Amino acid sequence: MSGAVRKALTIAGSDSGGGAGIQADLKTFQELGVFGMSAITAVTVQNTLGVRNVYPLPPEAAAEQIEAVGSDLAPDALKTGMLFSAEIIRAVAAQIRAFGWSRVVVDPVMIAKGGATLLLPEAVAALKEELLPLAQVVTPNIPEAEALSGIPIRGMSERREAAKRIHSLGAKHVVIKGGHDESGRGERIVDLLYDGAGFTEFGGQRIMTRHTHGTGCTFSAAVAAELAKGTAAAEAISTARAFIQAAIEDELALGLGHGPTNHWAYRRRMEQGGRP
Ligand SMILES: Nc1ncnc2c1ncn2[C@@H]1O[C@H](COP(=O)(O)OP(=O)(O)O)[C@@H](O)[C@H]1O
Ligand SMILES: Cc1ncc(COP(=O)(O)OP(=O)(O)O)c(N)n1
Repeated sequence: MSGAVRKALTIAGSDSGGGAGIQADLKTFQELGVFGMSAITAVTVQNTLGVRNVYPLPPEAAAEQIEAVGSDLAPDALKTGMLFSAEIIRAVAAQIRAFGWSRVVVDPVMIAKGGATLLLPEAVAALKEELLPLAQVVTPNIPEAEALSGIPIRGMSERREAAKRIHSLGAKHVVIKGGHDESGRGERIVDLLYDGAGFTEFGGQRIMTRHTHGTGCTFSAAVAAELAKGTAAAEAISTARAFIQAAIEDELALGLGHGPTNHWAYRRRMEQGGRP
């Protein structure tokens, strides 16, 4: 039995409110049938109203956790989330290189919805130089794609150009998510994939809700869970889109602010034999 168990590692920050970060990632892994492991980079003091404080851990703490997991439990895939500083990025990248891991999802978390800094601005260069070349999949939202590519994104043609530029930094698959797309604020939401050869659009209905805390974390964790099963990148992204769509649609409405998404929704729907 244990040989069949697929394992995924999240390297990210802790969200005390449970909607984003490590907590969202582990829930997503569990719901997609993958054993979850974690290396914590920072502790945030956070709830649905926002991030009150950030306590980054020493880079060695991140490196040691990754080494402990890697040398014993051999993850089939991993994702990175909030990394906070250039020093932590370098420590994480060194471990990924040392283990030779290739099923790597980089969620280039920069700023929380409420405006809190989750990546120091001076660490963007380290993210581009150290981590993107190791990424099988990178999942920026639109502001993150602007920071990584250096171009402003107003519509789909700039999004395509930004995806090409980020791909040239070494990431094999670039998904620029559409949650922040002001031009398309209508019925549809589109996540755009570029794999170096062409573009694929993953669309869905835009749900009008304020309860979208942790959507990016959950999406990238779902991609990592699917990669851990040996699924190809495009199919993993398709499943992740269905997972997050269900998680937003089946609203939990928890907390006084931007509530978390519903990590149970996708599996419940699948078990009921309905649409994902
Ligand atoms: N209102 C929404 N309705 C449906 N899907 C959404 C909505 N907001 C975000 N998503 C999806 O959630 C994921 C994260 O999107 P986005 O908001 O762009 O990233 P982030 O959470 O990193 O800022 C994407 O797959 C996106 O399509
Ligand atoms: C600890 C931690 N990590 C990441 C985030 C950002 O999560 P994201 O999925 O981008 O969702 P929002 O914060 O934008 O709602 C976070 N808040 N905390």
